[in-house]
Amino acid sequence: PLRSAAVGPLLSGSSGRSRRDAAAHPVPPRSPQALCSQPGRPKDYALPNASWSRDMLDLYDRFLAMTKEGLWKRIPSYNNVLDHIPGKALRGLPSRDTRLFLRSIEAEGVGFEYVMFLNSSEKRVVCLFQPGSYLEGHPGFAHGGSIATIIDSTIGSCAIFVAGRVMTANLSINYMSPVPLGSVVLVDSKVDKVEGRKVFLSCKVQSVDGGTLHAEATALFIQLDATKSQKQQASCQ
Ligand SMILES: CCCCC/C=C\C/C=C\C/C=C\C/C=C\CCCC(=O)SCCNC(=O)CCNC(=O)[C@H](O)C(C)(C)COP(=O)(O)OP(=O)(O)OC[C@H]1O[C@@H](n2cnc3c(N)ncnc32)[C@H](O)[C@@H]1OP(=O)(O)O
Repeated sequence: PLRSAAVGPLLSGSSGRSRRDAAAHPVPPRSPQALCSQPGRPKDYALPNASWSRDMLDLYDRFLAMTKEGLWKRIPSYNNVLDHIPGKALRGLPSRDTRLFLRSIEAEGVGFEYVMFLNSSEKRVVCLFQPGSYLEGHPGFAHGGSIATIIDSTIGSCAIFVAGRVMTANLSINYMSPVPLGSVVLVDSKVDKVEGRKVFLSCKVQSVDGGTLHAEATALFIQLDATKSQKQQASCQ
């Protein structure tokens, strides 16, 4: 109930807004910070761009407004994993020609358009996701693997918050309704329990108006301990 209650006002708000209403209530201007990355920092992709639909912008503004109350925090998103670890990228690590999978399509709007928000007290990460045309599976719909990717990454960010360095051990997804390309869905993930190094999480993928449950998932992430992660890293050099 808390979950739906917490998201309810968001969803009912946007479901109550027809396109006409939306036209009558233009999206409020965003603060300059909300529109651009911080100077001197790698590009933050979790910010509005021209490819974002009205639903995406509207939902973004609602979550951004909720960050002002302190419960929610927008998670910046860079095209390289290391850039997410403050200071890590500056510690003389060899620069590698790699990109975070979700940010591997540079053109705006055709790949994974998304922004994640963290609610620490609820151990919850919600991702606003707008799948682009290059993620097609069945004509007009997002590929099941792209849905698995955004779920794995949203749940993974949730697990990182609780347990730091983690890896996905198990991800189980039920697909209930295909996600149209260009639509906006809410990927709502939370930590269910932690047992030692095991972090158990669940996730729902819903339409913005809450009327359609597209998918639901459970996952097990394992916290990496220092030696094993070095060994693992050694093995994949
Ligand atoms: C809020 C802040 C958020 C900040 C976010 C910021 C930045 C993030 C930005 C970018 C990151 C992008 C996305 C988000 C992050 C992640 C998403 C992607 C994650 C992945 O895409 S990652 C790739 C796919 N992933 C793998 O490539 C893993 C391959 N695998 C292994 O590397 C090992 O397998 C490992 C390490 C998993 C475990 O190995 P290990 O040796 O450390 O541990 P061990 O085997 O001893 O298992 C310990 C206990 O877990 C139980 N257990 C293990 N596996 C189980 C299973 N499948 N089912 C049920 N139970 C299982 C055992 O039964 C035992 O249980 P018990 O203790 O009770 O005996």
